[in-house]
Amino acid sequence: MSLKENSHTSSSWFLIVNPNSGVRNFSKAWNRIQQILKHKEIDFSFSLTQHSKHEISLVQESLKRGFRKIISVGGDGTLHHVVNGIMTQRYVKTSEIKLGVIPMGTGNDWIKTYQIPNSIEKSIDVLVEDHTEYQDIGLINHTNNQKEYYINVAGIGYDGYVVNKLNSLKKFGPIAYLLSGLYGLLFYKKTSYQIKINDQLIEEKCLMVLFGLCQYSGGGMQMTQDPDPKDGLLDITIAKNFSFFDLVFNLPKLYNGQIVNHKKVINYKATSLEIQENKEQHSYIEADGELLGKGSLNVSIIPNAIQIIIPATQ
Ligand SMILES: Nc1ncnc2c1ncn2[C@@H]1O[C@H](COP(=O)(O)OP(=O)(O)OP(=O)(O)O)[C@@H](O)[C@H]1O
Repeated sequence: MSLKENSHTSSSWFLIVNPNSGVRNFSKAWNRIQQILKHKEIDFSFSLTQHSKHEISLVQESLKRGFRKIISVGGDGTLHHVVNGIMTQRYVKTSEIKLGVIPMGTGNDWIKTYQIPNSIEKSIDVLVEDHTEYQDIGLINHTNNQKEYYINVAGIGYDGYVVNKLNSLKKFGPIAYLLSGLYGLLFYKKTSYQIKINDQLIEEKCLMVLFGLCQYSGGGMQMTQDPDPKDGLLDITIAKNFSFFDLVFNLPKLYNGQIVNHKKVINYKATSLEIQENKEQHSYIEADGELLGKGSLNVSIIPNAIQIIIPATQ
């Protein structure tokens, strides 16, 4: 394991680095990060992941060793698994942990809500400033009682289908999100769900149901309505029976946020959500752009679960 140790103090940074994230030239980017950190005399240690979800055990180990400032170096998928490492460990209260990001992914959607710059140098400046705020974390309980935490946006239906397709298209860079979305438009079949939002029951044939905390997903789309990542509420978007043409003609609205006002879109704020699938059909579930599985689920929210390091001027 490539584990380099500098210090055990809680003020040191521990970097979880994904050498397989979307950045074009990983070695160059990683050398640059280390150079900047050394130049700024930052006390840091790091681990390179060796496989997907390795982030989880690496985070747990670093927390056990006393680190309290965890930096995710990669895209939204890396961040997702880092969050799962934080939320599932038992060494320290999660709200005492500071989480930062040096973006090196394809979509890098989570950073957009907070205007964290998509630049190695500038994102490190944000981390050095060390301004923190609390953020809520979502918890999905799905297939056979599996638990998965998420930090940005999750959903079931069309967006899960798109994420499934996305993995084979990421070699094309950020445009992969659009290509995958268009593929989904042609081939995805809508599903009917029983949706319980707080105590209200809705039965609906839907394109997708999204349950977000933050604003951007799918490579820059805005499908949650005025989300506040620290209000203790899920921002739920139900996209009803959208046709192929509805989607094509409303594509710009997906990116400028106006889609939430479309007559076939309903928005809710709630503390809990349950989705039961129509028995014959199973649709994909995604969280932070990671595929979780297929089937029914319930979602809850953990208010102010962690501290995130973001620019001070929000
Ligand atoms: N060493 C590794 N080898 C293969 N996959 C890895 C490794 N380390 C992490 N992963 C996985 O790679 C996947 C993609 O990483 P990530 O999402 O960070 O990059 P990305 O897809 O380019 O960015 P984004 O999600 O922002 O578009 C994640 O599921 C992550 O867990």
